[in-house]
Amino acid sequence: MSWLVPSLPTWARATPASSSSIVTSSVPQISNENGDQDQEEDIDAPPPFPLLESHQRSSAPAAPSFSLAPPSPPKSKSVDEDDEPPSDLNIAIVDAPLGNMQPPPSTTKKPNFGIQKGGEDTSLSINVNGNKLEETKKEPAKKKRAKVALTPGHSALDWARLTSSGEDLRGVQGFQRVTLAELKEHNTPDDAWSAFNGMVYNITPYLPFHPGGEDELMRVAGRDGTKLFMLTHSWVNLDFMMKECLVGVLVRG
Ligand code: HEM
Repeated sequence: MSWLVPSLPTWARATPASSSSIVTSSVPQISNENGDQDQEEDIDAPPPFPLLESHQRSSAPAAPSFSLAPPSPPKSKSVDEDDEPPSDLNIAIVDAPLGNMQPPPSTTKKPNFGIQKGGEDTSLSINVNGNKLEETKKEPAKKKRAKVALTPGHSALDWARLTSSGEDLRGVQGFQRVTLAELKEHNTPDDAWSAFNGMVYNITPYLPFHPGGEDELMRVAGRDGTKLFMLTHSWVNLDFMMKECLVGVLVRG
């Protein structure tokens, strides 16, 4: 069914300007170039995970569409027709509403107007009635995951080995009652504590193992990290992963 797409006259095709306007949707910007500024505004602003610019989030305006009439059935050639210049356009562009127009004659195979086979991010799709051809722009999936490359020997499995090795990962004797003021003092990579769900953990040993990176984890050093943790990955079983790093309980005072 190549008679439909490639032979559209230039005036009937969307111009590059108009097609780009399709995708220039106003996706709300959650973060700006300068991450520090965001941090100042909200220290619990989660990292860009999940994707900010997913296709679902974009609220692109409806793409301009134009209608195509069904191809005219093959006619028996007359002498006059032989003299006509060959038309490379076997379709009729219809301005008027389709109204009661019949659907196109059935084809043995359903036409597939998707001209995208990887690479290109534009595709054509046909609506249910088969009367309207719409150009849609698919935004390429932008992956903005903040997973970092961990140094060798710091995989999840390595962390599991370390926590079951019996090595002291708490750095304190006994179960502590930790005040907010005390928690605040432990805010350096060598001595970092953080509170999650009312429990205080020594996060220093976990820093090089954290899939999100040391910097992200250090954002909650010396303070309550529950909100940021839950916003980022509530599915992570912190209690289990960090049980050997448990320092004590967070208390008021
Ligand atoms: C002790 C507390 C934490 C533990 C045990 C922990 C653990 C983990 C684990 C297991 C993953 C991998 C998750 C997955 O692949 O599905 C992960 C990823 C990540 N974590 Fe944490 N995390 C902690 C705290 C934080 C905090 C406070 C932040 C702050 C922003 C953070 C940011 C991230 C990020 C950005 C990723 C990468 C997500 C991705 O793209 O896959 N984590 N963390």
